[in-house]
Order: sequence, then C-alpha cells, then structure tokens
Amino acid sequence: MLFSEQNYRREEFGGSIEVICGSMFSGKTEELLRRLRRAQIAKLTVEIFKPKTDTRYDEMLIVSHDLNSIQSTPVETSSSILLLSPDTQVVGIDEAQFFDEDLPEVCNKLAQKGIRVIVAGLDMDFMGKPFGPVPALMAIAELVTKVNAVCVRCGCPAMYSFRTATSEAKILLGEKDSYEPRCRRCFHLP
Ligand SMILES: Nc1ncnc2c1ncn2[C@@H]1O[C@H](COP(=O)(O)OP(=O)(O)O)[C@@H](O)[C@H]1O
Ligand SMILES: Cc1cn([C@H]2C[C@H](O)[C@@H](COP(=O)(O)O)O2)c(=O)[nH]c1=O
Ligand SMILES: [Zn+2]
Repeated sequence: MLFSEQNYRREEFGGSIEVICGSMFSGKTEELLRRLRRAQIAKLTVEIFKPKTDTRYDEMLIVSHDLNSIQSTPVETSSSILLLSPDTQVVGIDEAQFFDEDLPEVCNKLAQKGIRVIVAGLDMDFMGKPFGPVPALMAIAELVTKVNAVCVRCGCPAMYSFRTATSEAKILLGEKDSYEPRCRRCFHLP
C-alpha cells in the first residue's frame, strides 16, 4: 500500500516524521493545521511548537496567511521540545527553518518514542539555498509533502520565495510586504 497521510495508521506504523515544505504562501501552515486539527478530532494528545523568534503574526499562535490559527508553545531551542508531557501522541512544529541543527535528532527521538511528528518549514531561503534543518529533516522523514504557491508573475506553480525587500540578512520576518512566491522561470537572485 502507498504510504501517504491519508492511509497513515498509527497502530501499524508507531512513531513517524512528516515534513511539509515549499515556498512562502504555498499552504504549509494550512496543511499543518489541517493535520493537527484532525488529530485533535481523533482525541489524540497534541502538542504544538514554533520558534520563539517567529513573532510575525503573533507571539503564541501559529497563524496562516489566511489568518487561521492554532495555539502553540514558542521555544528557544529544539531540545526544549523534548520536555513535552509524557502522554503526547502527536507533535506539530511550524517554521522549522528557524530552528537549530539539532531539530532532526529531536524529531527522531520523538518518533522513536512512538510519537507522530509533523513539521512544516521553508526548504529554501530567498537565495534559493537549502534552509536550516529542513533538508536534513526531509532526508529522515517517512513522508515529505512539497507544496507550491502560485507564481505572482505568471500563475505557474511557485517553489521560490523571492525577496522584494532590500535586506541581505538570511533571516528577515515578513509576508507580502517583503516576499512574493515565484516559479523557476520568474525567480532570479536579488
Ligand atoms: N501567490 C499565492 N499563491 C498561493 N496562495 C497564496 C498566494 N498569495 C496568498 N495566498 C494565500 O496563502 C494561503 C497559504 O498560507 P499559508 O498556509 O500560511 O502558507 P505558508 O505557510 O506556506 O506560507 C493560501 O491558502 C492563499 O489563500
Ligand atoms: C525566504 C525567507 C523567508 N524568511 C522568513 C519570512 C517569514 O517570516 C518566514 C516564512 O514564513 P511562511 O510561513 O513560510 O510564509 O521566513 C526568512 O527569514 N528568510 C528567507 O530567506
Ligand atoms: Zn512565474
């Protein structure tokens, strides 16, 4: 049977890592919220984390660009995620690109304990380069879902986050004020 989120069966597979990646505006957070809400409906014990540095829409909530939201625990380091309550069955993590390099090992430890770990994050930065721990997480995940936005230039599927702001810093929080999703043909380096 094909392994996908739809036919994922906890009792058969035990713990696992799912990665949702893609450009900005590609629906990563919406997809993360959908999976976490289904877990909550199934009455599983769910804990949700984001990096403390992600204060873009809210300090505590994870908020999508469509302003759907879910409560989360902001943490400074990935190792803090391991302090979760022992009855946790599902862990959600957003903005994974901002976490330290230990995040893959932290997720591995959780999955080994039988926890379903769902991680969302940018796979590439504004230079089109692999971003933080996300590529390493993709390598060790059971399931990787790469989602696309719509290119603002031509309407094709977009996998790049083009920075319209002038900053060259790797980390620059923002949304439509500073970034636009673009396809391979319309993306170029700043
Ligand atoms: N160019 C675009 N392409 C796709 N979705 C867009 C675009 N601009 C705005 N959106 C909105 O962004 C939403 C996705 O938001 P979100 O899940 O927060 O994305 P991500 O977490 O990948 O940045 C879409 O449902 C759509 O309403
Ligand atoms: C490409 C890129 C993005 N960022 C920042 C901008 C946003 O605050 C987040 C991404 O949020 P989303 O949920 O995926 O829309 O990351 C950055 O700091 N550096 C970059 O290169
Ligand atoms: Zn395009």
